[in-house]
Amino acid sequence: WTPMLSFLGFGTRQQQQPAPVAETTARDDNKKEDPRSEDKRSTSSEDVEDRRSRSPPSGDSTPRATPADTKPASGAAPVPTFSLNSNHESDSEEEEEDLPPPSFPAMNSAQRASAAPSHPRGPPTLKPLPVQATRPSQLMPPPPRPIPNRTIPANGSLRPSNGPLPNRGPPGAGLKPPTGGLLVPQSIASKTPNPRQKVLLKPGRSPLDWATLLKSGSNLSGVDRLHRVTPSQLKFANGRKGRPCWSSYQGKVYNIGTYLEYHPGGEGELRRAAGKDGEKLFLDVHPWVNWENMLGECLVGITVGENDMAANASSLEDMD
Ligand code: HEM
Repeated sequence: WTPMLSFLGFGTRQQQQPAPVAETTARDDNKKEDPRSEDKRSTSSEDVEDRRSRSPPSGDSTPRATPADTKPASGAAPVPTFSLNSNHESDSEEEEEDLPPPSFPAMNSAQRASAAPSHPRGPPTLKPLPVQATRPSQLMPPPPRPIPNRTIPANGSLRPSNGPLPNRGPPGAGLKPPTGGLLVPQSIASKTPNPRQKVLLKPGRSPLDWATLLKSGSNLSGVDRLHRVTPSQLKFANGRKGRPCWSSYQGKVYNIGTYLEYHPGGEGELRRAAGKDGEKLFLDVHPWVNWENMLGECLVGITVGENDMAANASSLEDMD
């Protein structure tokens, strides 16, 4: 017993006396006296400290061992005995009955010890989670989209106001809003006041329609064979009074009468070249246009001098 009592801290007379705090537990004594077991008791010591901090100062639920002063008959060293305080035990049982059911984490767990243990033992109060807005109605509305610093012109058009529209003239040109609110062209084939002077062609007279007509195999020249055309003959075929409408370009004569309604620049513009050489007029307006491809099927013949009819006859036969 002596080594064991010495191990427990009761080896000296001073230690046999009641400690300044009468209810010092044997476990506390071990903590003070035996540093060898410090590592083993690291967790349990924390539990004791935690329990102390959570226990009310007046009552201690831990069963206490108090030494009983019993002397052996042989005069040997007194051997103290220990007995558990029954009051504490009963108090502990009553306290246990009053306690709420065990909660998670356990009361003596490391998780609870690491948490804030300031409140006494009792049901842990669960803090309500912050309410997160999950429904669209609870979400913060998105920031408003920046409004570009643009002003809409009075005519309501979003196109650039400076300069003409490509191939269409100024906004609203040639269009008159009727009482019904719809915009209709004033005149289908009338000119629009734009620098390019394109006109609105009649339905079925678009460039695509002309291309289709070129491939149709129809006789677009108006003649059954190629002719030598003198200047007088060309001048005569000016398209007026039911006459043919011819024009020459680089020595070749073309029947432009079939192309009049298809000309994007308007019938009137094309007629300016009727009955004469239209090369200069043509090149002044649209040198990028391929006359040969546009009017290839309208070829009438070649131009010859007034006195060269007989001399150029063979060349016309070569053309055929
Ligand atoms: C006889 C042969 C001619 C053919 C095959 C022809 C063909 C064309 C074509 C394809 C266009 C559209 C050009 C484009 O969209 O870029 C055009 C436009 C035009 N043509 Fe001709 N043309 C001819 C003669 C003439 C003549 C002799 C004049 C005037 C005297 C003329 C005046 C115009 C005008 C003013 C335009 C509108 C230009 C523009 O779009 O800005 N054309 N022509």
